[in-house]
Amino acid sequence: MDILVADDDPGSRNVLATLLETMGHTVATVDDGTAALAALAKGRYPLLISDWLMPGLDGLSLCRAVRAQSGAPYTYIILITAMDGPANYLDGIDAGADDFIGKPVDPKYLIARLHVAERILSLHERLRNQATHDHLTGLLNRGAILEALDQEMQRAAREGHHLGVLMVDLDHFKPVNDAHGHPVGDTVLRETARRMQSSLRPYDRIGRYGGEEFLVVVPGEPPAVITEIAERIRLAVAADAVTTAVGDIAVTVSIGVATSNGSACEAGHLVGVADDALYRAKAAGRNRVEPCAPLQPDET
Ligand SMILES: Nc1nc2c(ncn2[C@@H]2O[C@H](COP(=O)(O)OP(=O)(O)OP(=O)(O)O)[C@@H](O)[C@H]2O)c(=O)[nH]1
Repeated sequence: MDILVADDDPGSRNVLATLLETMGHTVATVDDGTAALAALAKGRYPLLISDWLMPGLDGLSLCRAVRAQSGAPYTYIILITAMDGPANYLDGIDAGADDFIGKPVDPKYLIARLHVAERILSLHERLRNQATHDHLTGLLNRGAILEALDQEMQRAAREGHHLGVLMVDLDHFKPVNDAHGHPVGDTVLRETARRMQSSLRPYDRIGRYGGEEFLVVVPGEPPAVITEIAERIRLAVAADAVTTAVGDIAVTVSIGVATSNGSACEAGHLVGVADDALYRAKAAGRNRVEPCAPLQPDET
């Protein structure tokens, strides 16, 4: 596990870091709460072990600051304390700590507390995954892909780069359900989703927007490349028929493309433009990509 240790005392800090490393963990150390917050903002540490008393931002304030950050994956916090008494523990829990270990650290006790941390973190991860992913296709769900789009739009505005949104819809999918039933339709949806995902780059995002409609977010490419990526998705889906329990079923998708060249564009508007382009792709015969003119920065 990647663990961040915050302790102003170099002796205790190094002893704890060495102990954790001998247990097989990867450890980064900082000497106060402010540095801990900066490290958490830069890297991913599922577990923070922090001294309670530190100059500047102490353990309690650090707990509160970490818990005030919404949306981030959960950070499990263990406070190290020489303090005794239920009132102090309650302060720690109220501030957002999950557990405590006493000073000096007893290795056997530490191992036990780390087992608890791993158990809770894996539950958190499972819940987070369920809340953000579509259970049928395994892709991001509607809420999560819209959140990803929002983040990418903010980043595009900050860095002044292009952003593409693709609205992808299966063609004539209702007849598949009507002829073969929903379980076969589900197989087709799952395989289509898999093909689309595997034709994307690691930093593109794809989510299930509605029943047989998917939203793809393509950051950092000019409109011509975004249209090429849409074409790649279309070809990846149509390349081979999908094997199902009732035989092979040919699948195609229509794709509407919207692009923005950076600042001052609103996510809902971009999705609407992609949706309009999708409608044109359907009207023009399906199994095609319909690009659109890039939105200008002041077009919202
Ligand atoms: N099997 C399955 N079908 C779904 C799911 N969600 C939506 N659908 C089906 O998707 C179909 C969408 O049909 P329509 O909106 O009429 O579109 P279409 O037949 O694909 O036609 P065009 O989009 O115009 O090419 C309906 O039959 C829905 O029941 C799902 O989770 N599983």
